[in-house]
Amino acid sequence: MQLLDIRNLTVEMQTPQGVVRVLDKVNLQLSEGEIHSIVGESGSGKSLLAKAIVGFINPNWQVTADRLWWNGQDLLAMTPKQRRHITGRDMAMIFQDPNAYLDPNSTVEQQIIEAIPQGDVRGTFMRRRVDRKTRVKRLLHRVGIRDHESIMDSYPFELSQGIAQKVSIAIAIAHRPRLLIADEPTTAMEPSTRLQIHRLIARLAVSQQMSVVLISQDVASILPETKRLTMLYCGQLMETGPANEVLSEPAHPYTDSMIRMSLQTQQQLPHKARLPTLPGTIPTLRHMPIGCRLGPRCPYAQKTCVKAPVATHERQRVFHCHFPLLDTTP
Ligand SMILES: Nc1ncnc2c1ncn2[C@@H]1O[C@H](COP(=O)(O)OP(=O)(O)OP(=O)(O)O)[C@@H](O)[C@H]1O
Repeated sequence: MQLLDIRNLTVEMQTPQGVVRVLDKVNLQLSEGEIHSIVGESGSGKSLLAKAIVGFINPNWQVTADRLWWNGQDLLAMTPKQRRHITGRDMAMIFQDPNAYLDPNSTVEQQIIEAIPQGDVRGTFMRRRVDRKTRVKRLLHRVGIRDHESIMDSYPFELSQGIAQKVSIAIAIAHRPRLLIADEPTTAMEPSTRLQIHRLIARLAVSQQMSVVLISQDVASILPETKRLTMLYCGQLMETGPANEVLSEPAHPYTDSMIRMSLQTQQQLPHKARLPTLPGTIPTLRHMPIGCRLGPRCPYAQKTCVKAPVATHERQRVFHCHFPLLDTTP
């Protein structure tokens, strides 16, 4: 059984210009302990997908799905209270800017203590106090912070970005979640810090037996341990499959262009050279193309692309494209 099983998830919001589908029939399957990366440019719906999983979608928006199951339970059939219970117990999220998430007025120790489930500490008042402190130290060690004494007494503004992200990870794993959603956790970090945070998340996934959904704008910033990769564009799923296959042999022109862009931006580009992006710009919510939303920017698009392509299944891969780059003839 899949830990998370999402089929045809659609999120619609009301705008002055009418209803807009910000997520359009998106699928996602996640097994226990698996690392799944979701990649797409800004506005592709990655954060909305994460919010739909944890149940933090604006109540005025319409969320529908053929299936939104967590560990075999239908999340959409639950009351808000039941949903909050599941999210609070089993899921955790970390974000791009840890300082926006951490409380500026509390020390690291106070914030981690708050995240430790009450039932984990028992005994007399003094016993509980000592036990909590020990658990805070243990959590800090688990996220690779050795200098726990000084960090515990620090306020978020006194921490470097990398340490602050490690603290937010310590808070996230304090209740031993089964799923960690990391929403662009290393954007704007130096390469060495980024590597440390990536290694930490991958290590915790194994040691805590925790599944990870990692969100990134760039295929170069996904974890090397990523098992499955999903490419989103303007709320539509372009392609999903085993990460090594998708990256070595992309089926969708969007994946192909994102890989090329990432490879070229890592190379030294000549002064004033144009970035190798897709032509055109990402459409606004008010002007979503019909059919395949990549159509106006896709070098392979033809008239047929105004109709949404059906899913093509190739072994463990699924892609939505009328003109895939993979040879699908039997
Ligand atoms: N609260 C909101 N009100 C109006 N539109 C929203 C809101 N939240 C998201 N959207 C729109 O929904 C679409 C998807 O947003 P989302 O934040 O999921 O994108 P994203 O892929 O995470 O982008 P980024 O990488 O820039 O964070 C965007 O067009 C965005 O403008």
